[in-house]
Amino acid sequence: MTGLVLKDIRKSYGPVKVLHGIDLQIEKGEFIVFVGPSGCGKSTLLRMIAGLEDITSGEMQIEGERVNEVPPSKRGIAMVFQSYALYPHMTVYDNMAFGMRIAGEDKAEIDRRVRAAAEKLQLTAYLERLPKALSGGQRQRVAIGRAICRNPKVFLFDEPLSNLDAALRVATRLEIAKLNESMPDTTMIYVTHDQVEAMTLADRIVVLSAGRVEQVGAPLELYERPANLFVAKFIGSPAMNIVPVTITEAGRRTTVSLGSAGGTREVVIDVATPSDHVGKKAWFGVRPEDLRIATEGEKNLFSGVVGIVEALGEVTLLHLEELAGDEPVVVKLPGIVRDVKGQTLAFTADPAKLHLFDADGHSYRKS
Ligand SMILES: Nc1ncnc2c1ncn2[C@@H]1O[C@H](COP(=O)(O)OP(=O)(O)OP(=O)(O)O)[C@@H](O)[C@H]1O
Repeated sequence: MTGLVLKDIRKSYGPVKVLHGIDLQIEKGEFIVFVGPSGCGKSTLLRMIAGLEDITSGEMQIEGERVNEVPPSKRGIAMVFQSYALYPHMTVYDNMAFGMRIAGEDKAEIDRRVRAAAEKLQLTAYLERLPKALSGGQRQRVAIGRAICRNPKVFLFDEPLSNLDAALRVATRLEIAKLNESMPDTTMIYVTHDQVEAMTLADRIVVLSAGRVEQVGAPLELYERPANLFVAKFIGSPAMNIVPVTITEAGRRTTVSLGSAGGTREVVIDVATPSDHVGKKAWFGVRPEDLRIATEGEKNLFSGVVGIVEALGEVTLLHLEELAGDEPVVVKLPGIVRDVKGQTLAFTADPAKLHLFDADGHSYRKS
């Protein structure tokens, strides 16, 4: 069954167009994450689903019913905000019960739902506390618990972890993953800036840019087969290295010429290109983690002097400088790599891991 349908959804604030026609079909029970740069329209889209913003044009359906004109309280949605939005003078129990009391639910049923949600989120011991006596992570769990009690068809999260410190973020992210598993019929839509949250929580990620959908797909599909340069650079950290090239041989595999005067070299990529694209400019991409030090005599992709070295423990990032006419390149090597600063090193990669985009930024690898 379809959980949510968005048909050509547009949003303008007066003359300012913010969303330019969003089409999406979300299955019931799916976990969808919206990502994109600041200002791309993620929160606006989420708030339109919640009914907190009018829809300028287009149609929105929740479980088959048109909801454009349906008020927020009647849409069967619950929203969790970055700021938690708890009532400071009410206990955890009352915060969670509040919405159901307003809706006139039966007292015993309210008690059953509050206790079930508290159990699920390990909040039972805190039911009589006020929010000020809770940690940030516990407060956010109360906000999530309050949303669960409403038994929503669609659960909306607007950057729920961004006020938490790093360790709590990880713990609460796992709570949300468990919650999702325990509510297989509830559709979840989650807005975040955080790549790890997007990659680990989503069934599918929607990448937005300037009010348009750039690509929709499973996390690893976006990572392995980005549809365009925008997605290639946005998904993955550090970002994919992108350098301008010229296509010298087209066909089932493609040869490109990399570098400029003095440093030109040919590279074969496992990507098909039309024969009339020989001579065209294109963009070659390789992820930092797909580069490895070339063995002696092996053909290299990049050779340069190692500048800044960032040792993160589990990986080491090398920033290559003085490449033969290329843009700066970042390499991510596993583990700790010592004493490489200032050395000239050559790097290569598996041809299947290389990416090629046409002059307009569309991937040649059809996904
Ligand atoms: N009430 C408003 N009036 C005019 N413009 C608005 C209004 N609300 C949002 N916008 C504009 O709409 C665009 C999208 O905003 P939105 O908050 O949805 O972006 P976002 O992707 O969620 O950004 P962020 O990640 O920074 O929260 C922005 O350019 C913003 O300035």
